[in-house]
Amino acid sequence: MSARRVVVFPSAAELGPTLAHLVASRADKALKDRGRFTVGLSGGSLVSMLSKELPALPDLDCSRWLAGFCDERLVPFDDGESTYGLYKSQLFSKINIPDSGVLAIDPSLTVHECAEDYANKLKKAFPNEDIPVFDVLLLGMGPDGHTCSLFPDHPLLEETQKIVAPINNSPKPPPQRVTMTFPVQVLEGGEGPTLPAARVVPSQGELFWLIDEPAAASLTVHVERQSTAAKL
Ligand SMILES: O=C(O)[C@H](O)[C@@H](O)[C@H](O)[C@H](O)COP(=O)(O)O
Repeated sequence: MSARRVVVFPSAAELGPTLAHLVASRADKALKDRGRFTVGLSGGSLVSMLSKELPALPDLDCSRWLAGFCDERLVPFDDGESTYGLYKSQLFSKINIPDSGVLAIDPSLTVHECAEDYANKLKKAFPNEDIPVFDVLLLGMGPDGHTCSLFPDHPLLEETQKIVAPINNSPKPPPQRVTMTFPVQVLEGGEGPTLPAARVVPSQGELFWLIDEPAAASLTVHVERQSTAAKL
């Protein structure tokens, strides 16, 4: 099982630069080791955080990056709810990632066809791997403990075969999405089943929880506190 570090920041303002440095340092290593860097992107507030912090890094070369989406809403790319659309306008336009380096869904398909099509795109991008192994997966956690589009008490939590699954009834709008499942990915919960975000346990590599003080307020597990941006 991977090592887990819980790092607490006063606010997102200090968390953002550390996240960007973390991504850039793992990208440097992947480019040296394997000639490409693969990253899974989530939506939500991560879009604005990465769009602010990554372009601010000096000498960031994304020309050999491959970005996939940990989940995506089944809406047209010009819809304000499209995670791809938001990243395209806010981040991809500011870094030198090639169009071929971004694995987007086909929003013209039905949600089931879209999930299957996206899984095939991932399999083609990660040849010889039954399950795509990204260098970095950037996952958010919603207020209900969901991550990707894996929501509490949803049957999708038990999916063990598909690497990408469709969801028609997302409690977080919009309702139709495709999502990476656990085979491709929370700290302390209350009673009852473990929340989806806490069920992300990488089989290899590192697991970082980067959180701000309000989110850490009731934690009793060991945490590291960073008052300013840090290099992890
Ligand atoms: O498409 C999405 O909605 C995201 O991929 C989702 O999984 C997000 O990471 C969480 O909802 C946290 O979102 P916030 O960071 O906005 O709380």
